[in-house]
Amino acid sequence: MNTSFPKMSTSSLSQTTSQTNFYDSSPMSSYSAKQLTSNDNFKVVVRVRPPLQREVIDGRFISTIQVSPDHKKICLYEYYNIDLVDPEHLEEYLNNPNSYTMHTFSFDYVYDQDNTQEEVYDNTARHAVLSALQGFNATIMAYGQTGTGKTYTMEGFKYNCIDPQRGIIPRAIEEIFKHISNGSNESTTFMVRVSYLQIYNEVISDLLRSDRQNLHIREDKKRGVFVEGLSEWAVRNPSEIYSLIQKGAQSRATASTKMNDVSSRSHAVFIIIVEQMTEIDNHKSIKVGKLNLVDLAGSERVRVTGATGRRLEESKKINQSLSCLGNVISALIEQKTHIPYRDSKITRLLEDSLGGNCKTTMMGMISPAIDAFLETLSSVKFANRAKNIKNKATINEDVDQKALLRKYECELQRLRKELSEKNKTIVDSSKLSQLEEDKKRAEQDKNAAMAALEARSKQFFIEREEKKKLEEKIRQINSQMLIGGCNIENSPQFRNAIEEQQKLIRAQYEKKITELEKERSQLEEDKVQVDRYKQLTLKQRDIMIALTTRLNERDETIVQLQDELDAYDRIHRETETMLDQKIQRVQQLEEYVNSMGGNLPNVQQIQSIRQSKIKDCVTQDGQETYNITKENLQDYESQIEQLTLINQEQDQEISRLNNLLLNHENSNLMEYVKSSVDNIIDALSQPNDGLKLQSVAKDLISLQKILSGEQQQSSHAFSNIQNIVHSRKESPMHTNQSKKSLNNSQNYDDDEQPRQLNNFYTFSNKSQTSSMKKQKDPSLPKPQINVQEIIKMREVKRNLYS
Ligand SMILES: Nc1ncnc2c1ncn2[C@@H]1O[C@H](COP(=O)(O)OP(=O)(O)OP(=O)(O)O)[C@@H](O)[C@H]1O
Repeated sequence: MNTSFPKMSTSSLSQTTSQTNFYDSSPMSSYSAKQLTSNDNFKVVVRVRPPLQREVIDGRFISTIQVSPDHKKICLYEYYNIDLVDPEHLEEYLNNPNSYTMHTFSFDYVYDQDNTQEEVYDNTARHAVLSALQGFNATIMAYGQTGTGKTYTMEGFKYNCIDPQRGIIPRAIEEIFKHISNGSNESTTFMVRVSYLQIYNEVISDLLRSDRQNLHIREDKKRGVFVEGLSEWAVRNPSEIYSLIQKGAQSRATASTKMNDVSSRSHAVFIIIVEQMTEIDNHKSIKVGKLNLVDLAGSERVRVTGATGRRLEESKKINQSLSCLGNVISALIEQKTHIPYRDSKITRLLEDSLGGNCKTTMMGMISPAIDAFLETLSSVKFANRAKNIKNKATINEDVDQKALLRKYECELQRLRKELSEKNKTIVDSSKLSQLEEDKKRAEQDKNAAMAALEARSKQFFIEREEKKKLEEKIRQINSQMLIGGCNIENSPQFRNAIEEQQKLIRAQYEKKITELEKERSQLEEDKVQVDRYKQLTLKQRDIMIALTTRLNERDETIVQLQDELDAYDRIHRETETMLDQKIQRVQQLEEYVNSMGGNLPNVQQIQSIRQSKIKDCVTQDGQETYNITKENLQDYESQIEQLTLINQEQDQEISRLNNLLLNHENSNLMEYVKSSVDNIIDALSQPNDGLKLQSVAKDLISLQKILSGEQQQSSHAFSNIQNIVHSRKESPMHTNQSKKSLNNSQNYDDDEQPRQLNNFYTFSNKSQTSSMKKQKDPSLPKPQINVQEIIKMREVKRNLYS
């Protein structure tokens, strides 16, 4: 049924109207052909949509429109009181010329219900699109009552290149890209960008950027009238635009109304800007064409649509703005000085399209339905008036500063310059870094080298990022440009140029990256070497410190040993002196003992031992210096032991002889004392004789002297003993440490041996020296060896050597 009704209705209509044949008969109301002034810049076409299903009643549709075969004229049949006609007499009524009034209008073109989308585009829209491609401003504006096919004509419903129902916008896009691809002029670069906006309730919003609402219209000398903040999308192929249209269409305000299931409640403007830059003999000319594809919201009679509430408000706003459009058109026709563009957003936005620098095509959409007759007539009248609008269209050429292509060209040049400067900077920085590195290497400062390395790396990464960004920006800009003949990206010329440029840039950067990498690895190697060197230096320093410490210790040891040697030498000499004295005394005693018939120790043996030289003894300037070694010291020790043993033997012998001597001396003394006492008693018992008394006195005095001499000697001996004991008490040998030291002396290791021995001899020396000093004191009486003293000396020696 669906397929049959339009045909049926059409034939029905055509039969009805053919009888009157409006272009042959004299119409009652006619808008003459003379009104059809040739105005290339403002064309007006009318499109009659086919009847909708809801408009066909009982399989019948009464059309009020007839289009002339040449599609230049349209006749509107205004039937009187058709509602009152009995359906049985309807056909008769329709064919009766008295039943209607004819309104005939002439337009640039009239599309009837059978005209396809393709035909509409080819005959009307294409011209506008080509104008835009030539650099003109062009506008295609769909105007009409709600539900008459404005959106259908502008957009269609499916957006792909094979859908025959696709409307003017997709076809215009295809045309533009076809033009760019097929164009023979390869020296022309194109850029296509699109915007999509809606005016809903007098509020402008961006249909491609949901965050951009309530935008404002601005005007300046360079850009003319424009919507501030409206997004522009650079597109490279039709499919990109299709997806943008779909996105925008979803955001557009629509509603289901009584007149239209999907009624647009806003004016929608799809803007395509085509920039083209042609280079001839190094001269660049730029053209900027702008194509406005306007789908106005449908006018509606609230009485008919029954709109209420929000819909009513929308209707009011829509009608108000359309009324403004009518006022602008009237003012233009009447050539008024003031054109009320600013009364509504849509007229303000389309200022250029209405009486300005634009090639405009107004498409009046009408319904053939009898119910919509008044609106249809109104629309056609409106379109008819609009025919008188005169635009002055000029090519937007050499709009130097305005053209985005020009801007992009400048931007590209700037970016390329910046890129090459960056390259230079990288080279310069590399040299600078090399110098810094040399300097730092010279300083052998690891931390500074590390900082330089890190800074260099950072800089390198930053520069690499910047380079990437620049390349990306260039790529983006290039990708948005299209060359005549084909998509710029597909043109061999462009591809070659880009490839060469890319190769050059890549080669430069690869070279620089390699250099920087080398520099980096060199720095790292240096750093490792510096670390190694530092470690080595630290180790060496530690070794030096240890060696110095040990040397100091050795020095100290040597000094101590030297002191000890000196001390030993002194002791040795003193011992020798003592021994000489003793030997002398012994010799005296020997002589005495020999005279008494006793035995004496072998003095020769003692002397041979005493005079035996120690190995490695050097005599210089009369002084003996000993090279102290372990063996020497052991020699010394063994010699000392031998001497000690001999001394002990000697001491024993001396002691024995002393006892003998003492006994002898005591017996002599006692005998002398006895005889002296006897003499004194004899002398005193005889009569006093002065001479005798004198000899008695002399005897007494000598006796007293002997006794006091004995007393003095014994007190001196006592004092000597006390001194020795005192010095021994003060000697470190009597401290625990010394004892311990001595106890441990048998366990020393090779390194410690000199120190331990040294301590031992030092202490011995002190003790001995102290004792010797006391003996050598000139204030004291010259020592005379007696038994007591020998015993004391022997004790001292034993203590010292134990
Ligand atoms: N030439 C045509 N051929 C086939 N169907 C059409 C044609 N024109 C319009 N239509 C149909 O008419 C109905 C209304 O069309 P459309 O929505 O385009 O009207 P409109 O003028 O945009 O309405 P509104 O102003 O309410 O948005 C749709 O279902 C559409 O498919």
